[in-house]
Amino acid sequence: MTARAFVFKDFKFDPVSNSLKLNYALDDYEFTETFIFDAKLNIDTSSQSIISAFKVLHLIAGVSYLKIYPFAKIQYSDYELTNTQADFYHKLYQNGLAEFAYRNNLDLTESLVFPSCSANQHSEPDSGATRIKAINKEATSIKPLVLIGGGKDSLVSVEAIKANTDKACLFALNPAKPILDCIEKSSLSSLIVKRQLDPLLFELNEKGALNGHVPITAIVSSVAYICAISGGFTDVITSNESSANEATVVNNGQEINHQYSKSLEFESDFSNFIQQQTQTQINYFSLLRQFTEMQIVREFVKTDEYDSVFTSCNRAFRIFREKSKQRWCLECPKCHFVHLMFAVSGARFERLEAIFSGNPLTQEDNLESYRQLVGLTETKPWECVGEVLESATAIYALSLKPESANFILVVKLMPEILKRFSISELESAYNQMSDLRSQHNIPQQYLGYFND
Ligand SMILES: CC(=O)N[C@H]1[C@@H](OP(=O)(O)OP(=O)(O)OC[C@H]2O[C@@H](n3ccc(=O)[nH]c3=O)[C@H](O)[C@@H]2O)O[C@H](CO)[C@@H](O)[C@@H]1O[C@H](C)C(=O)N[C@@H](C)C(=O)N[C@@H](CCC(=O)O)C(=O)O
Ligand SMILES: Nc1ncnc2c1ncn2[C@@H]1O[C@H](COP(=O)(O)OP(=O)(O)OP(=O)(O)O)[C@@H](O)[C@H]1O
Repeated sequence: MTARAFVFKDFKFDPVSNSLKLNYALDDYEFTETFIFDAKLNIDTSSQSIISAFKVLHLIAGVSYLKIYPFAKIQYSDYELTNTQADFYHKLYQNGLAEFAYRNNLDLTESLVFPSCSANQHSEPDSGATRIKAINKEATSIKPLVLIGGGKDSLVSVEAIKANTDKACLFALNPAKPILDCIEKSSLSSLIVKRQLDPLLFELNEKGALNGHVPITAIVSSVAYICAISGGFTDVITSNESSANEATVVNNGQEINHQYSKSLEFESDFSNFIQQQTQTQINYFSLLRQFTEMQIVREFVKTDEYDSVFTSCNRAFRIFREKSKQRWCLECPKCHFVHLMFAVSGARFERLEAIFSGNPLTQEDNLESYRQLVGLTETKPWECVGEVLESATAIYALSLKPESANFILVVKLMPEILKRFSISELESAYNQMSDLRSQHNIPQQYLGYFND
């Protein structure tokens, strides 16, 4: 391909269908991505906050198309960007496409440059001091919009928030069946947004276009923020655990994190940026940032309400390729990791069998996948899995329990794990998994939701 320019063209909102079309071009290829907002939402396009939030989404969602030729020169038909704006998008694209670059063996260090016009610095929305109070934010009047992804994490947040306020509403983008089933079980109201990627992208993929991971949580969060402005919400709440901060691999000193847009670094950048751009004061934070995955699952198992509907298996959430038939495929690293966390959660193995319909720790074929999880290979799996030490100490804990000590993978992995970590390291890691991590952006009024 000889593409030279990637153009962020324009966006158009149609109030009749409540839909937003984002337009892009890569040389002669034209792309349109469509978002159809919940009919319940009244989106006021006379509000500058909404137009600014549309622009943020336009610039972030372009990542799916720019990745086809990431060396293209970036241009805009309708905008000029300030230095601050250009820097934000450059950093997000560099980090959010770092896995894509690494796995495709591309050097993008000189690419993904968002041109800026320093002459327009004076018109940049600035400092929090003048921000519009979009909503009344007294501690007693919180109205949270909670992202729900159909997995264990968001359900832990949902239950904690339900116990503390009756004002919460759920948000889901393109919800597959497990998400819809979880929403129904929660009995909370919800806002649904449908997303249609341009079919030309799939066509080009089939022909062998460059492909790979994109910072999807950045896209989901930008859509949620638009809904939050329109619906008068005080907070946009994600459920990203502390382990999302750990790099998947470090390459020549550069951290490459599959979960970059779930990290605290992105959360802080995005929260500041979107508030500044839209001149609103809606909080954007993860309620679970202080927790490890192990701790999240210990919270999850306190109720069995969602056992028959939730799944963390990403194969259930494909949009183009066929979705997995089972809720848990039990073949992918995410299924293996989540099952491992349940295995050390204190839940009975009968309950695990009912949730997962199988025990991947008894299948020798899965050995290589678990070796990756516990840090015996060069990279962690390119998936949303916990810290290496978290998995290693979980296997160690299973080796001490009579009901799991004989699982074939526990037996096979333990000697290798003990070559890499000492028993005291594993024991102290296990104890530390219950400690709250100190770095988070949780507002005061939400702290203490898990004190019981
Ligand atoms: C469901 C899934 O894991 N998809 C990843 C997979 O895509 P695949 O080709 O197997 O199938 P589809 O999901 O149907 O996608 C078809 C193609 O569409 C393009 N695309 C999709 C979504 C998007 O936002 N932009 C796109 O350009 C892409 O070309 C697809 O091939 O492999 C892809 C390539 O590695 C991944 O990009 C797909 O990941 C989705 C974006 C996705 O939703 N993934 C989440 C389940 C996910 O990975 N979440 C992370 C969060 C990390 C973060 O930083 O946000 C996690 O759980 O760790
Ligand atoms: N389709 C979606 N719509 C709205 N929010 C989503 C969607 N998919 C994921 N999220 C949110 O993005 C964040 C990261 O997703 P992730 O898949 O890690 O979480 P999860 O589905 O809650 O749990 P699990 O790790 O068990 O899959 C979470 O806050 C989740 O709620």
